[in-house]
Amino acid sequence: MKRLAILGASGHGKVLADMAELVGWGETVFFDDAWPGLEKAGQWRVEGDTRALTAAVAAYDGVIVAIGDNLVRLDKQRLLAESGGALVSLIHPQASVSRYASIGAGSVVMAGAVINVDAHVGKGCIINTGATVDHDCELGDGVHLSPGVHLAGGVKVGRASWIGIGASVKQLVSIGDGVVVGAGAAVVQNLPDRCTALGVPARIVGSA
Ligand SMILES: CC(=O)SCCNC(=O)CCNC(=O)[C@H](O)C(C)(C)COP(=O)(O)OP(=O)(O)OC[C@H]1O[C@@H](n2cnc3c(N)ncnc32)[C@H](O)[C@@H]1OP(=O)(O)O
Repeated sequence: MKRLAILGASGHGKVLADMAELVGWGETVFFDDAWPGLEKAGQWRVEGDTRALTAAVAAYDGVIVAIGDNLVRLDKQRLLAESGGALVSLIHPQASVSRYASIGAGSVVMAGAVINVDAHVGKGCIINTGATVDHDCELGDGVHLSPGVHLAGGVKVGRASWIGIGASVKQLVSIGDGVVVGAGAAVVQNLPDRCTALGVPARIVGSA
């Protein structure tokens, strides 16, 4: 039986565990730094913290990180890889992914998402429920596209950027690293690194 370990017993983690069952993982267990206080996530057991997982990583056929914070997710993913963990990606059977697209290790593609031809998704990304990534898009590592985000063709999204629920991005627009795009925004111009942009059309309201 194939065993999957998920680091991060969050709501997002439960979505991944549910999806893992659908795609044939026989057993899924969680690890979370809130253990031993936290013993369960929905239907699934929490068996230890990050340290316990790095020590036991060889016992799992696959590992994946389910932490919403993009930089923390990338950091934990690096730690698991350095510990010898077999990072996997998860793609929901009702997602549509072009055979000419690529999805990096540790990335997840939720139900109803579409990834079109020649799109490239980095490592540790979240392509959330019903999000679409059109042809020739390039997503850096650790990007999160929230539910219902739409990227038109040739959009670039930099490392660890977060695009909020329902936002859309015009074709060929380039979004920098560490950017936050608010829920419902329409991005029609390039955005520099580490800014926050809100509204329709999206305007920069701050920088980190
Ligand atoms: C499966 C899942 O659940 S995945 C997660 C999906 N969730 C999302 O996508 C959420 C995206 N997050 C947002 O849009 C957030 O509002 C953020 C990150 C842009 C800002 O969050 P915060 O920094 O906490 O801002 P806060 O809520 O304090 O609002 C600050 C101001 O910005 C305004 N504001 C916040 N978000 C938006 C937005 N998306 N568009 C326009 N204005 C906004 C608020 O109304 C407020 O205005 P005010 O100062 O005039 O009252």
